[in-house]
Amino acid sequence: MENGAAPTAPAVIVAIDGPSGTGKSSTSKAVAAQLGLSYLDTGAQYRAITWWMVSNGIDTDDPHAVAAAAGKPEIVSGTDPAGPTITVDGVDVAGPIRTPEVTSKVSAVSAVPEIRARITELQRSIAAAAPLGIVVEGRDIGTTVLPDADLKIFLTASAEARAARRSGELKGADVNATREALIKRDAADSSRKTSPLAKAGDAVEVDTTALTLPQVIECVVTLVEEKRAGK
Ligand SMILES: Nc1ncnc2c1ncn2[C@@H]1O[C@H](COP(=O)(O)OP(=O)(O)OP(=O)(O)O)[C@@H](O)[C@H]1O
Ligand SMILES: Nc1ccn([C@H]2C[C@H](O)[C@@H](COP(=O)(O)O)O2)c(=O)n1
Repeated sequence: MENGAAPTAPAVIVAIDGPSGTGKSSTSKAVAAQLGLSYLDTGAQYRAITWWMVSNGIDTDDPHAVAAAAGKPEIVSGTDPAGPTITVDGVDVAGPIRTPEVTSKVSAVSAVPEIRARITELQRSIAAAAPLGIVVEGRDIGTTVLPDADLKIFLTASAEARAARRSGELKGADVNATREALIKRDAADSSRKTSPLAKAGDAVEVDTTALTLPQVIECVVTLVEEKRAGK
């Protein structure tokens, strides 16, 4: 470099998709923190808009009512992987969006095309504004939101492993009931008409069933570094 400054790597866009409980959030946050990138949890955005619908008495089983209200709430995502945030109309909803009620309704709300159009636009603008690049995790990032991402990862794991992980999180939860709920949500997310949960043709699939979280993080960091090195 003429001015003696260290060369800076170009911004890198990483898309991480996969079914529930495969480790997308944990992996994406850690990879982003390790590589100095921003981080976006797109599931939190769909949960936030679902929370707003429920809080405002909108029937989440009525796609017309959901579509009519799609433009009303203002959703803001903070993208620091060390402390991601999510607000709706200025209210911190990080806790309320994880309730069983929101979890049971988010697939129906996120299947409404007007909701997807609004949230997809928001996600693209956040990714474009990330100075050093971003890790974006969700269900349709590699296929629809950021089809030109530099690296696409599709995480998988057996339903048994995912249920065991989730039951460990929700202390005392019944593993079989957790497994059935995960399978039901994945089926709804995979079968909707507009940008369903799917692996992009050019995504690298990583089966995390038998891997520890640190092993998955190391695998993805290596893939990003190889991409940056042009391998
Ligand atoms: N490879 C792994 N081995 C063991 N536990 C893991 C692994 N990856 C993630 N976990 C744990 O599994 C749980 C679910 O992980 P995480 O929330 O990252 O999944 P997710 O794919 O983002 O789920 P969702 O789509 O439902 O938000 C967390 O408690 C996390 O610590
Ligand atoms: N890109 C995305 C991200 C999430 N969703 C929907 C479908 C999920 O069931 C729900 C919650 O996501 P989670 O917090 O479990 O990651 O949000 C989607 O449709 N597209």
